Parts: sequence; structure tokens; C-alpha cells
Amino acid sequence: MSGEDRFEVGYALAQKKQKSFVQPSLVEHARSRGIDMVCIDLDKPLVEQGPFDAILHKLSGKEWHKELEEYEKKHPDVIIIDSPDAIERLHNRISMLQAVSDLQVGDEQETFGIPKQSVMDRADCLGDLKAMSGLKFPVIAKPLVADGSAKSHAMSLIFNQEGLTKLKPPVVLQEFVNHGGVIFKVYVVGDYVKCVKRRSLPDVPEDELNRSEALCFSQISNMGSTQQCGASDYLQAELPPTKFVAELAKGLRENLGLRLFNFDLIRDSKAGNHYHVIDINYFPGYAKMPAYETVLTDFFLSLAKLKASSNTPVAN
Ligand SMILES: O=P(O)(O)O[C@@H]1[C@@H](OP(=O)(O)O)[C@H](OP(=O)(O)O)[C@H](O)[C@H](OP(=O)(O)O)[C@H]1OP(=O)(O)O
Ligand SMILES: Nc1ncnc2c1ncn2[C@@H]1O[C@H](COP(=O)(O)OP(=O)(O)O)[C@@H](O)[C@H]1O
Ligand SMILES: [Mg+2]
Ligand SMILES: [Mg+2]
Repeated sequence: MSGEDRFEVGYALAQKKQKSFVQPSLVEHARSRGIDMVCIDLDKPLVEQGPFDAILHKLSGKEWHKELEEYEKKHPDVIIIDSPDAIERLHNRISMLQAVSDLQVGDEQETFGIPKQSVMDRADCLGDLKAMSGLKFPVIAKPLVADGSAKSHAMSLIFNQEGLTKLKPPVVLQEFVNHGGVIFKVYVVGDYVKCVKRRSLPDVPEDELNRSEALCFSQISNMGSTQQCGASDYLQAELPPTKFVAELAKGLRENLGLRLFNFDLIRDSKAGNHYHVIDINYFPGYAKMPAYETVLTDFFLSLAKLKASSNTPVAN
């Protein structure tokens, strides 16, 4: 601990993220339980700051990674949340979902996977039916890069080959799965798992399949849009079984080597016990999660415990 019985968490976040995550309610609650949250000054070298027991970050770029490495060299006991390499994997929509395909968790009732998808990395692929690798329309076109920029969230729902020609590669084409217009967001904070529901795109009925115009959208679950599903479908939707969600979350946490993330889960309308993981986000908007102050503080305390136990000499 940096001070007697206190645990210091340095945070390095973009302004917007800092405002949404580091709310006075979190800082106060954490402080009352022995956790001090300290803002890292991004205009000063990281090695000159602290010492921190843990560093919480959502910044990218080689410079930042180098700063973290240097800090770790100087303070080998620091806990970095999370490893830049592990986070990097989520910045590509193919490597991100590979972690789901590699998972070995099983459940007798529920099954899961990812939608069929294919990458189009060159403009000439988009006019080539073979490059579709057997994908069926409609498809969602997603920018391959998922780096948190507005551009990386710009999606379109495409109904035919003509719709593909307007895309800007590299994009991932992913089969659209009818899922009753409701998405489940599963928040992971270390061992803690919380599943909530949000509105999503409505199902595409059979008779709309040959509609020609593509539908563009962005961050649909955060919008009050008319393109979302109806209120009653949303209110009536049941959450997936808790045990299934917990096992999936644990498997992903271990496979990804990450402690702070959420993933988007949809339930296939055609097979009510089959789920698809469609997106994984590093350090999402936790302030929208119920009781985020206590959940995050409990997480920091678990890190403090871990650090204390690794510093305790083993008795002979
Ligand atoms: O801004 P918020 O609170 O909506 O959080 C965003 C998340 O929304 P959610 O909490 O899941 O509804 C959002 O999740 P989705 O992509 O909407 O599933 C991302 O995690 C986003 O980070 P980034 O832009 O991908 O780096 C998150 O953005 P940042 O806050 O990290 O910039
Ligand atoms: N394969 C899919 N089938 C059906 N709906 C999807 C699919 N992929 C994405 N969506 C919808 O599009 C939204 C945005 O896609 P997502 O991959 O989560 O991107 P982002 O990283 O911008 O959140 C999802 O929240 C969901 O509503
Ligand atoms: Mg998403
Ligand atoms: Mg995302």
C-alpha cells in the first residue's frame, strides 16, 4: 500500500471517459473504504508520478504503452489494469471474436457462438460474390478496426450486393441474426458479472429481405431511435440464464486475459437457446451499471488483497 492501509489507484483516461467514470460518488465511496483514486497527469512522464498500487487506463498508442512499460520496470509490483497487448486484441473485430470461438465452456441447455462473418479488406472484394464466403443477406457491415473512434462505430445493415459497393474497406461483413430486438450487455469487473438488457435493431421480416436501401446506424443501444424494437418486446424479454452468462463471462475473462470489459450477447430468434456474442468492449461505460460504485470499489479491494498476499513472505 502507498500509505498505511490505503490503496492508490492511478487512472489515465480521456476527458470524456474521466467525466463519465470518475464520478464523485465513486471517489467518495472508494475513499471511505481505503481506496484513493488519483488522476494521472498526461502532460508529465508517468515514471515521475505515483507511486501507484494499480494503474487503470483506457488510452492507446505506442507512446502510452512505452510509458507503462517504463513504469513497470521501476515499480514491478504495480498492477496494470489491463495489459495493453490483451486490450489491443479487442481493437480488431476478427481477433476480438476469435476469443469466443476458442472457448471450451459448455452447457446442456444453452449454446453459443458468433455469427458467420468475413473480412473485406479491399474495395474489389466488395463486387465479388465469392468474397462473401457463403454469407447470406442481410449482413451488418462493421469497420474492422474497433478503436473507440466515431468511425469505428459506424455500421450499416445491407440487404444485397448493390449495398456492398458503397462500403469503405476494411470492413467485416457479419450475418444479421434476428434476435427479437433486444441485446444483452454483460458487464465483467474481475469476478463480478452483471447482465442487463438494452434495445437493439428489430428483426428483419422475410418480405423485407430484398429491400435495396442499406440502413446506416451507430451505437443503437444508446439511442432513443425509432429504428429500435417496440417497447413491449423489450419489456417482456427475459434475461439469459445467470449460470450460462457467468460461465461465458469467466471463459472470456480467462481467454482474453482481461478484467474490465463487457460483451454484447443476442438470442437467436430461430433457436431460443442459441446465443451469439457480437461485440466485446474494453472498459465500457460502467457508470450505467447498477451500483457501479460498490462493484468497482470491491474490485479495487480485491486487487489490494492480491497485492498484500503476494507481498507477504511465506512462513517456513
Ligand atoms: O460512453 P459510454 O458510457 O456509452 O460507454 C461506451 C460503451 O457503451 P456501453 O456502456 O456499453 O453502453 C460502448 O459499448 P458499445 O460499443 O456500445 O457496446 C463502448 O465500450 C465505448 O467504448 P469505445 O468507444 O468502444 O472505446 C464506451 O465509450 P467510452 O465511455 O469508453 O468512450
Ligand atoms: N450480427 C448481428 N446481428 C444482429 N444485430 C447485430 C449484429 N451485430 C451487431 N448488431 C446490432 O448492431 C449494434 C452495433 O454492433 P456492435 O458490433 O455491437 O458495434 P459497436 O462496437 O459499435 O457497439 C449491436 O448492438 C446490435 O444492436
Ligand atoms: Mg456493441
Ligand atoms: Mg463495441
